[in-house]
Amino acid sequence: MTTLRYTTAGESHGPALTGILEGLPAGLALSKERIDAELIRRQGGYGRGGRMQIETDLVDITAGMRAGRTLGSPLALVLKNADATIEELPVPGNARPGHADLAGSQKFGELDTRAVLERASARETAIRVALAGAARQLIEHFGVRVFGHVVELGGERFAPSDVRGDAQGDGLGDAELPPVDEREQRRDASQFYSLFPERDEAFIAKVDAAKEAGDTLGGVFEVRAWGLPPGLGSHASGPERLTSRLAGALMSIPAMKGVEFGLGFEAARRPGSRVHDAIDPAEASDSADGSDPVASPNGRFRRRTNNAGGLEGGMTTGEELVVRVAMKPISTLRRGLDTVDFETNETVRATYQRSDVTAAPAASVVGEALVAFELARAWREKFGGDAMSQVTAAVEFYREQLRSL
Ligand SMILES: Cc1cc2nc3c(=O)[nH]c(=O)nc-3n(C[C@H](O)[C@H](O)[C@H](O)COP(=O)(O)O)c2cc1C
Ligand SMILES: C=C(O[C@@H]1CC(C(=O)O)=C[C@@H](OP(=O)(O)O)[C@H]1O)C(=O)O
Repeated sequence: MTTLRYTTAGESHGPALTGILEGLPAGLALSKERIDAELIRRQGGYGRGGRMQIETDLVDITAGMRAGRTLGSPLALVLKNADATIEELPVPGNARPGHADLAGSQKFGELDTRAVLERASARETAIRVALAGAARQLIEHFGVRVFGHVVELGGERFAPSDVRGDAQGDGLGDAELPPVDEREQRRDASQFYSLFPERDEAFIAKVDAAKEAGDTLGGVFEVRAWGLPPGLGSHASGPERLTSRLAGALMSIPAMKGVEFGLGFEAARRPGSRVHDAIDPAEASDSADGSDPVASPNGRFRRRTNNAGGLEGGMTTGEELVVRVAMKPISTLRRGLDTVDFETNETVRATYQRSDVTAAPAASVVGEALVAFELARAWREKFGGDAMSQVTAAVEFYREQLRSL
């Protein structure tokens, strides 16, 4: 199969989460440690609740590999739940505003919120991070890097000003972004997975205050990707546009309420002359060895700005991919929101057992994973091949063709 596809099963408090990934070529060296590293990151971030103290997410790969390499057969991944208490858990007698409880119960014709919340829970994103952790190793093999970081929490930015790609002096410049090589180090030093660990203290106080008040916070994260060739995705049909696939994947994460690419909503407010990215001849410095402009990954073209966030016509432009996602505040509040008691029909406070206060850092890991998955899928569709040797040949041919255009 020359596309990638996955399916997941598993309840939040069931025995395990299971994922099946189809479509990886044979012969790809897969690192379990690479997958586990993302799972561990997803469990972290300041503001998580008690559940993450209980779980230790490490993946078991139970099919699709031999001697550390893929076989070209379906890959099966399993994540055991430590909190596997589904049979003992009570059915809450009311629905939490903001969660799936009420709409799901009405949909199934039974006020059994437990049945709904078990699968609506973002616990399911753990197995998707694992599946994407395998899929992304395909594009990482070819030098693509995908990187998520939190840019806003509870209405406040981590950077003193915004940091989107725009070199036109409108206050949305990349000036405050650290160089690519430093970003991982800085993000991993931050308890919020932001690029500004020196601001952690202020944000810890903010989350603590929300927790004290029995409230919750949302946030905004950004995912960037480097090393992409132009032409991944397609202009030819709506569902194949990489833009629509990325937006769909990101909006599939529970609690996500908005996605924007590049300048995003800001693009709608400007005239075209201050939005579209002028095309220039490549410069020698664009190439790997600094000598031959045509040897740049983008052939003999470059963009003066990257307001588009690396996507035009549903395809990659070869510039950095930049996408931002808004997450609403966690739905389960300790102080409880008004809801209706199923028995008495009276207004009561929604049930609270335990909950995250904010999970924007964890969501940035999930978002990064799903962007990586969609890029790997687009890669698979463009370059085909049953085995890595064939994928590599197709990638090399394409890179050569870009240089000769
Ligand atoms: C990583 C992550 C952790 C979450 N943790 C909680 C939580 O602890 N409590 C809660 O009520 N909602 C939590 N949510 C949000 C709910 O899953 C989400 O609001 C719910 O499924 C309803 O979906 P909707 O917001 O997209 O309508 C979390 C979401 C994510 C992405
Ligand atoms: C378990 C995870 O997140 C959960 C997502 C979630 C929700 O309602 O979405 C509710 C909480 O679970 P519980 O009700 O068991 O405390 C979070 O901990 C996870 O991210 O692995």
